[in-house]
Amino acid sequence: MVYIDIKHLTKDYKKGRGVFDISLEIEKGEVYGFVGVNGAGKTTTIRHMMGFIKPDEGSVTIQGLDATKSSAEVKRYVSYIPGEINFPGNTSGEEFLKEQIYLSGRGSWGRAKELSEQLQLDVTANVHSMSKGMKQKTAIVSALASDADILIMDEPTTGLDPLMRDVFIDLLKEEKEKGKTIFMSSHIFQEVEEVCDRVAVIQEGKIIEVVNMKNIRYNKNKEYRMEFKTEEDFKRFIGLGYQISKVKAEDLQIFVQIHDEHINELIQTLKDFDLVYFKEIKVHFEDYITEVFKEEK
Ligand SMILES: Nc1ncnc2c1ncn2[C@@H]1O[C@H](COP(=O)(O)OP(=O)(O)OP(=O)(O)O)[C@@H](O)[C@H]1O
Repeated sequence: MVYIDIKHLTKDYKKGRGVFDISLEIEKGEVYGFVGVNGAGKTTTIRHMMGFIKPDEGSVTIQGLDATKSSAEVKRYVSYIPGEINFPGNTSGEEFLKEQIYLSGRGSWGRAKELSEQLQLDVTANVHSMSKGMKQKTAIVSALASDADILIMDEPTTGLDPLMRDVFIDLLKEEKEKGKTIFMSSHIFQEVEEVCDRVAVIQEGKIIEVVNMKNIRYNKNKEYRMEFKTEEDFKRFIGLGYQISKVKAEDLQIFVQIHDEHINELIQTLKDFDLVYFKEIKVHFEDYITEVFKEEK
């Protein structure tokens, strides 16, 4: 079931800036990543999802409601973490969080307190004197404590140290378990790789690829690297006709691409060779996406 439906979304800020003909379908219960470099169009897309700006063309529908026309109603289902956090008022973190819970009519202070402890957030601090990381944590606590069905987050880990980023990723996994639908932009490939089901890649306002992370995690086409003890073995292996992706002759190393189905056959073959080592090269989302960006250029 499609929960967030973006159709041909276009906002033209001229001179090639903006977003152009973006279509994405986010399913209920999905964790959907949105990656791209600075200025690629992530925030512009998210602002349309929240109904803050009107598209030139196309539409965003959330749970069947038009994000622009029914913006107030949509916000009943959605919790949002903006890219730039500015808190209104001059209150403590606790007062701010309690007010948000009261205004939205969702969530509980108990949950907010629990989340603050997990994220090591001092809620007694005044929101204006908070560091960037503390502000980010406050926004995260506010969004997660609200218990909304849909979470839309613009670079939610900005300002968090690596330890807190891990805590946040674990919290997201818990939200996914509860069946929440999550859309998050990021430029940190490792975090989207860890938590997302699918990831859309945006470049210069256009979607260049939607990656199903299963295809990365469970890819059956593997690459192995091996180093031979002797030049004779190194040369003999090259003559066998395996699909060789790279050779480092000075180190007697060969990189072979092979499908899982044929790996046993390769291992049998290698018994007849003197090897220093033989190991799989793990493909990460970052490597994959770097290739995609290269192809686009
Ligand atoms: N109100 C606006 N008027 C004119 N140009 C704009 C406006 N808002 C955004 N842009 C331009 O549109 C492009 C996309 O911006 P956007 O903020 O969506 O990118 P982003 O992917 O979120 O980048 P970042 O990672 O830096 O936040 C940029 O070139 C930006 O300068």
